[in-house]
Amino acid sequence: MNKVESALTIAGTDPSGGAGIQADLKTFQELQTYGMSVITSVVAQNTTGVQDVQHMSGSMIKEQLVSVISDIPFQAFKTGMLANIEIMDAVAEKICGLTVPYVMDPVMVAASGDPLISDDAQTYLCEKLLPLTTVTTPNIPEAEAITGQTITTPEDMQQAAKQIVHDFGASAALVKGGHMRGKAVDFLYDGDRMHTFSADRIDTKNTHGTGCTYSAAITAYISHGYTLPESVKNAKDYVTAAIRHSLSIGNGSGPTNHWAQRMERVK
Ligand SMILES: Nc1ncnc2c1ncn2[C@@H]1O[C@H](COP(=O)(O)OP(=O)(O)O)[C@@H](O)[C@H]1O
Ligand SMILES: Cc1ncc(COP(=O)(O)OP(=O)(O)O)c(N)n1
Repeated sequence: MNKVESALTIAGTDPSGGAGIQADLKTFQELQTYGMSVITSVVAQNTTGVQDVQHMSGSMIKEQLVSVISDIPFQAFKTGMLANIEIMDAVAEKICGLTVPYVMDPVMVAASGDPLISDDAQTYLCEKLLPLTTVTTPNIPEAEAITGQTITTPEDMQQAAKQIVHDFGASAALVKGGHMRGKAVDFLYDGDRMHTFSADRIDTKNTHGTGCTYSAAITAYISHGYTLPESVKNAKDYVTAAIRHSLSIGNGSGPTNHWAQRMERVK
């Protein structure tokens, strides 16, 4: 019998294929994980920004979740764009009984600057969903919004990761340094140790979907049985290669490249 690792993403869409559900499913597929998806919002967006959004109703999100959960087991799941309180409530109701690891990308603002979550929902996300997470993966602006602290140094990033665990109840927090200068350094605090993941910064504007790709890769590696630090290390290698070979397509910030590691192996 074939052994299949499966993962679920609960997120918004990107018809241009760089971020959201589309990035998650490409990542799952590339990492040999059977990918499933529940759509929270349909977003008209591309490499230049967000043009329009239509949110799913809470009941439709619950129905999608029941369809998946009642039928196919999965070893890990992630959430991405959860735009409002109705959506968060629906997700919380259906995931709170799950015993598999939960990776939360606390998506708040697209790289283009377009907001992807309402202001009141930010507080709700912190209070209701963060305590359920195995790991959350904020970038610097998201970590600042969660903690209320300004982050300008690596020490601030580490302090924010600790605060998200100790004050907000996440089991672990990975604060990502994509928005800093110098090396691309991320800090994972798991309630016990601080782990550091570092890569050379790649000089490119094509970073659309990096956060989605990274959290989906972490989810995929966890579904294959890797520990959290191992999963983050492998996912960091995946996203770094995906940025190194990112695609100059579209009129704005191009997407990551999911064939990157294959291309590097072939060389
Ligand atoms: N130019 C870059 N070169 C190398 N790594 C990068 C670059 N930009 C972002 N990263 C890495 O990509 C991952 C996503 O980080 P970040 O850009 O902070 O998240 P988000 O896409 O959610 O804003 C992190 O591992 C970060 O260090
Ligand atoms: C539907 C949807 N979800 C999330 C994002 C944000 O994506 P992210 O990976 O953080 O990358 P950026 O493109 O914002 O850099 C999104 N744009 N759409």
